[in-house]
Amino acid sequence: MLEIKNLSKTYEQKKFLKTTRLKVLTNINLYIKQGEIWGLVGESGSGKSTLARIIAGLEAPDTGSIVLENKTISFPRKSMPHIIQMVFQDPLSSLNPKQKIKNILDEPLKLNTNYPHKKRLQIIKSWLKNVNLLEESLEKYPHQFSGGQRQRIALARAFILQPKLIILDEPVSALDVSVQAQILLLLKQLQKQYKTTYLFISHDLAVIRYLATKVAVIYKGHILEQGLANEIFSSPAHPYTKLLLSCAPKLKGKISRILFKKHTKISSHQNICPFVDKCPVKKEQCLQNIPKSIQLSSTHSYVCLYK
Ligand SMILES: Nc1ncnc2c1ncn2[C@@H]1O[C@H](COP(=O)(O)OP(=O)(O)OP(=O)(O)O)[C@@H](O)[C@H]1O
Repeated sequence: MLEIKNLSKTYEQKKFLKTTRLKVLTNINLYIKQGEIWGLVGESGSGKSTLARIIAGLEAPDTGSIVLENKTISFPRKSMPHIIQMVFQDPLSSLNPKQKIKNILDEPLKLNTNYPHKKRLQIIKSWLKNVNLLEESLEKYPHQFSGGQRQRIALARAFILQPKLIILDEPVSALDVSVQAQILLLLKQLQKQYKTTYLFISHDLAVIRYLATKVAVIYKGHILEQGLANEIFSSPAHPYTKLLLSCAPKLKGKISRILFKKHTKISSHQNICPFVDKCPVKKEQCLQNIPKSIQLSSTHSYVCLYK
């Protein structure tokens, strides 16, 4: 669905009276198929966000081409909201603080569909539900939510037109570990349901490892290595990837998901932790972290605190 060929980008940087040129991306080649989850990993300043902005059409490359849905993109280009959406690290700055959530979510529908108000409201309500927010959120403003809830709103807005590709630029970096886990789970569930292609950008290998099926490692604007996530994580070929992996902290928590029926006691739960085969912690031990009695009406996510 997306092919990036020999893409390069240079910025001019002014320091005092001197202008220098900084090559941020060099000969980037990537081929992303529909439904894949790509993780783009690299340290700060390696060019990840620049690449994301170019793919999203917010900036033009110097050279190279992008083929999207079999069409070569020319720059500057109009936004393609039905095809590409982007989610940023800080939802507070990407959500209009003066608009209620109902207007924030209505905007893409109003601008890009001919749906009448009633149908748009129906879609908005269903997306609030999909991201596990209450209907009363409609009348609230972004500042009335927590960071995690705001990122859920940003996700609902990104998904509302059901785009083919969502670029997620460090979407969980600003969140607490437990909230990170909930958002990652949600991303996984939504991807499974809607078969959306993800380009997930992060400097955090643990996060990439959890979500991505394919990985590209970027360093100083060069893609050093790319391929299946499992293969890259188990036998990295490039010395830089080896170094990244050896320096990476182990998963801070194992991301797990427990399903509870309303008012059930812990003993009657059904554990579907995605790490159940790999987790070094025995199931019984792992469950010690969960409150003895939970009264929930729906799915509850938690992070196992064992390291
Ligand atoms: N508009 C710009 N003008 C000049 N230089 C820029 C501009 N945008 C980014 N840069 C520089 O390009 C380099 C790559 O930046 P970029 O934001 O793409 O990296 P990144 O890997 O996303 O980093 P981070 O993880 O810290 O966000 C950095 O040295 C940055 O200072």
